[in-house]
Amino acid sequence: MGKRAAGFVLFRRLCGEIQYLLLRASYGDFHWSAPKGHVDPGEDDFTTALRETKEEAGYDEKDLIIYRDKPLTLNYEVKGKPKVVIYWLAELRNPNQEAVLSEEHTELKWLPKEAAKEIVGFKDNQVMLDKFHEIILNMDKNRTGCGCP
Ligand SMILES: Nc1ncnc2c1ncn2[C@@H]1O[C@H](COP(=O)(O)OP(=O)(O)OP(=O)(O)OP(=O)(O)OP(=O)(O)OC[C@H]2O[C@@H](n3cnc4c(N)ncnc43)[C@H](O)[C@@H]2O)[C@@H](O)[C@H]1O
Repeated sequence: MGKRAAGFVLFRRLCGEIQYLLLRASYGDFHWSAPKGHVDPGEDDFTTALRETKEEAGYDEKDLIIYRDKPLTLNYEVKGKPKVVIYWLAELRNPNQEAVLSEEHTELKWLPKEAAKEIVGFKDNQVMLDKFHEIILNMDKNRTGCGCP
């Protein structure tokens, strides 16, 4: 059976810029990804996303504005086995709140969309960032009324 993981594409707004949190793995190919991790037996995906985000970045549910109705899923292979990763979009309430890393990562970056896409590398992850970014811009438009006839 394949692996299942869940996490958050976490963003903050700093000086008018939307920035995404990426963490650098301390193992393997030292890849960059949003906070996420393996779904434990009996655990639901959303609980996993919260737990892993606390473990890997130090943020609690109360630190986040979570957009629970629009998760996106990535499907890829790791060592020949299928892996599914479910991501929810979430905004950090206090953009100055520092992340706290675990041993699983050595570095973190808050990056604007294009730089974030570059560092994650994988096409499906880049498409996901574009989709989440579009969702944020649409929510902003609806909130301010910009774009209304
Ligand atoms: N490889 C490893 N070696 C040693 N210890 C490890 C380890 N992986 C996890 N651990 C340790 O295991 C423990 C449990 O961790 P835990 O976080 O609970 O479980 P996990 O399933 O290992 O967590 P992740 O899903 O975050 O793991 P990952 O970074 O390997 O997954 P990803 O899919 O990004 O990445 C997996 C691979 O897929 C690649 N990849 C990522 N995204 C894509 C994509 N979109 N398309 C294709 N390939 C991709 C990555 O480059 C990478 O090569 C921790 O202590 C952790 O340190």
